[in-house]
Amino acid sequence: MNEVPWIEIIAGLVVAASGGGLIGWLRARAKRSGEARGGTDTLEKPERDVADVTSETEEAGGPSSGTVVIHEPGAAEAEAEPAAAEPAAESPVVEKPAPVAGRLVRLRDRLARSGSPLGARLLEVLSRDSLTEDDWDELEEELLLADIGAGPTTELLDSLRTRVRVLGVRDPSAVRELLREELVALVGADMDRSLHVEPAAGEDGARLPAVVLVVGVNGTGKTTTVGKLARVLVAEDRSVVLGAADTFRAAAADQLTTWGARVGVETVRSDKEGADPASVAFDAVARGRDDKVDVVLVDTAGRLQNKAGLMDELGKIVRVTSKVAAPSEVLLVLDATTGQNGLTQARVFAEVAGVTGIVLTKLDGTAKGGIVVQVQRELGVPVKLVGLGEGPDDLAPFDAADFVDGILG
Ligand SMILES: Nc1nc2c(ncn2[C@@H]2O[C@H](COP(=O)(O)OP(=O)(O)OP(=O)(O)O)[C@@H](O)[C@H]2O)c(=O)[nH]1
Repeated sequence: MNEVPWIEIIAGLVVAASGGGLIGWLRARAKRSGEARGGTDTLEKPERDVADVTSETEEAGGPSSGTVVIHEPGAAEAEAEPAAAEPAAESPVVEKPAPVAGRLVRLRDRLARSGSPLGARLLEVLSRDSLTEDDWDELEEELLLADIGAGPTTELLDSLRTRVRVLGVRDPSAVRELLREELVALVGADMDRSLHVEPAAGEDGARLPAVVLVVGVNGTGKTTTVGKLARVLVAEDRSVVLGAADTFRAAAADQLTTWGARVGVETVRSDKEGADPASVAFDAVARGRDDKVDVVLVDTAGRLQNKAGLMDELGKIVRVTSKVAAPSEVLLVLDATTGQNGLTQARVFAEVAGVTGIVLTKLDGTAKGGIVVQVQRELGVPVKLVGLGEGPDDLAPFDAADFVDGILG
């Protein structure tokens, strides 16, 4: 046991007497001493019933509840890779994420690998000598097969037809340019796709972190996206805390901890499987506030059987975290390879969670880039990020013109 300096005991008693509370002082001291030792910062809270914990958190808006373990990067790495673990004394190697600008350029290569890109097929038809009705039908079919959706397909073809006729364009490069302009307009060149991740000032003037909730059906790539997004933010010199509120799948918290550890980012998680997600989310946001970080990214579970359950869980996460800082972004993760099916599920999430942006994952696994257009139309929110592969830096900010250049090849 450490020796307690007398001066600190006297100071502690003074704090206790002045209303700070002895327990608070002891906790603060224990925390400081843990930090000084450089050990894992584990906040053990008394085990209580999850329902008690949550209602208390909600009512009080005060200190967090449940057993929440904060995994500091070094500890997480040692856990994730026991066989390859370095001697404990060595500090973990923190990776430097790749720069964010220009990542979407990789799309062209990725799409080329997943089949003939939409743009190439369209251009093949458009470069025929004289365009017959059959050719226009073929274009329509290609666009529909690419998941652009019926309405946008008709719009694009009507406009393109008129311009080709009026301008009398036959030169393939001029036709390509017209098609490019039409596609960029359809994808939405002037939508606000910026991520709102600026810290804000609370009512008392205190600095509050931006809170980003990541929601969506399981298996779409939520946890991976949170990990990749943490790297994007770190690459932009922002400080980040992760919240593992997907308490349904135990491995999700481990997965997230490993992602965070690789770039020196802490993960707040529960050591109880099936713990209350709202409680973990609250703790993560409170930790972000206390540590004055810029952004708290919260991973959530998607395995909910019905709309009422989903509404309850996500609604509660939003309510509870808002007691510290309201989410500035709710990102819906969608798997681009699931097409229409994914959209049906996405609509439910969009209805219940107040989605502010879409992350379209696995765009590298489909030649159907048209889903971007349909998703935005159906849900009325912009695609802000796209997943281009399983690599740690395969997440790119979305840009309409770069995207169209990618699919036109
Ligand atoms: N090719 C490709 N694979 C991806 C992309 N994003 C995620 N994945 C893969 O998709 C799989 C599922 O990802 P997770 O992040 O575990 O999905 P989740 O939505 O968190 O799943 P649950 O935790 O079960 O809800 C993993 O194998 C990821 O590597 C992407 O952009 N491209």
